Amino acid sequence: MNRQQIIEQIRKKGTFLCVGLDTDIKKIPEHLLTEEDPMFAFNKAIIDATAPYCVAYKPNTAFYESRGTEGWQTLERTVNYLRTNYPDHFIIADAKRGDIGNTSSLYARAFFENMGVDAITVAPYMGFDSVKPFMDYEGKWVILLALTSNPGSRDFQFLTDMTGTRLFEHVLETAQKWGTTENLMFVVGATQGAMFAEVRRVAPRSFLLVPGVGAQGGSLEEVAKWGMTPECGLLVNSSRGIIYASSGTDFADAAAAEARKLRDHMTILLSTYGVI
Ligand SMILES: O=C(O)c1cc(=O)[nH]c(=O)n1[C@@H]1O[C@H](COP(=O)(O)O)[C@@H](O)[C@H]1O
Repeated sequence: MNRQQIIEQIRKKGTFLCVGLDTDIKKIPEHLLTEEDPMFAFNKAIIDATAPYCVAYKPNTAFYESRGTEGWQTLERTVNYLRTNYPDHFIIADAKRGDIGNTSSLYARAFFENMGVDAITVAPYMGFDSVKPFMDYEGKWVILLALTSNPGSRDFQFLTDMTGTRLFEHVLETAQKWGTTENLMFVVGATQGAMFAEVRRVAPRSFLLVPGVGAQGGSLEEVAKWGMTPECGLLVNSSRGIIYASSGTDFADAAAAEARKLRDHMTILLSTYGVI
């Protein structure tokens, strides 16, 4: 999916929501445990219920990898289900990869050729040759960690050099020389609030993947105020806040209600800031 297609979907549906498929076997409703693949049954129901309210899905691979072969198959099944039934939704593998060049190129093959996702999250700290192999795939996206949502983001990402430039600003600035706004996005946590203004100073047009609303307490209002561009430029993720809205048999309806609530808020923000 290219940049223009993402923007078109956002405008058409009035939403920039990404639903996080952080599917934890210990948290899914009990009645699904008798299914042949309970995690897939859960994902399928969540996807069918939330698809009208979002433009993207982000399975976090840890939840699947922790289940061994079975989990990896569930992940592949989920991506295939999305590809076949919801071809207009953007699929992000949240895998946070990155290694020396020849290793990164195999990670890229695993996720882009074999699994067929649109994008993968990548850690920037090993530099150009660790990121570049992911950018060699036409039509695919790298989503580079810039300013993360967690408390530990303060440990390194805010360190300054002699000119006062912070590490996350270096990441934003340097990585834009490696890729373009057509194949490179950045992760900026919703919990970073007004820091979005600083991010936009360095990366005015880049799409940002924004996790941290919902369970981590980030404010959608603040993110839009400081981070939204005339083309939106945001994909805001919520995982637990949507998929675990209920642990009963009504889990899919409850997830749909949470996603709809976010969509309604997003439509207002898109209109307030002149995107639609
Ligand atoms: O790359 C990410 O998606 C990510 C980066 C970040 O800074 N913070 C962050 O929470 N995430 C991911 O976004 C999701 C957030 O989930 P919830 O807090 O349940 O909405 C998880 O899959 C995290 O791994």
